Amino acid sequence: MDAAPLLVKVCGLRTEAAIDTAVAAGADAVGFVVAAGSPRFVDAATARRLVEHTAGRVTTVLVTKGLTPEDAAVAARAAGVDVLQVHGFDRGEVGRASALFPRVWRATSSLGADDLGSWGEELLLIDSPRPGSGERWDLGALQVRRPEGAWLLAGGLDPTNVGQAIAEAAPSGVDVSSGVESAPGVKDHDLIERFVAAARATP
Ligand SMILES: O=C(O)c1ccccc1N[C@@H]1O[C@H](COP(=O)(O)O)[C@@H](O)[C@H]1O
Repeated sequence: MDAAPLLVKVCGLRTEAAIDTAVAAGADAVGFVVAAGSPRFVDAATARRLVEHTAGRVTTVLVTKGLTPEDAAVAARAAGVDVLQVHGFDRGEVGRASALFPRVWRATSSLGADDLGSWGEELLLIDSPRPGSGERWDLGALQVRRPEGAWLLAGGLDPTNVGQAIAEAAPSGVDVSSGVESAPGVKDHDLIERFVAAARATP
């Protein structure tokens, strides 16, 4: 049986043009960050407008941090996204979010056995301890202990290192934000194209 194709997500998009570039390059998912203090922050109206611009061409993800599960679900519904991505939630909070929104992706930087199990989310995102920082981290622990289900790798990926990271960690997909930027919050379209191509080129 063929393995599932690699999922490629480009996160922190703030303009229609960046969405079009990611879609044309072949990204499967795009993310919009509503976490306060992020250089990629978009307000609720902008998130909604950007989701509408995708017009179903790609999976849309609302990236949240510091919200309650209830507020995160409300924000996801208001934006009209397909997926709610949650950072920093404990098991109970993931359960509450999943009861309120049909597709939840849980982000964690902890690689303990419990953290890598399923908490009822659709997909696990393994990220660096400071999401969106571009910080790389030691993937070695993933050689020892693997997530139970489908999972995305994030944290310091860019066009030059994504192939090696996929080869080493064998994730179900990859997620990038700062590695395709010319400055914090400013996407570089050439880097987006190069990132998706490099990820897709990895056997
Ligand atoms: O991008 C942010 O600013 C952000 C803020 C709060 C939570 C998550 C955030 N981004 C996530 O970080 C990774 C990508 O990180 P990197 O910049 O490529 O190292 C991705 O999961 C984003 O959704």
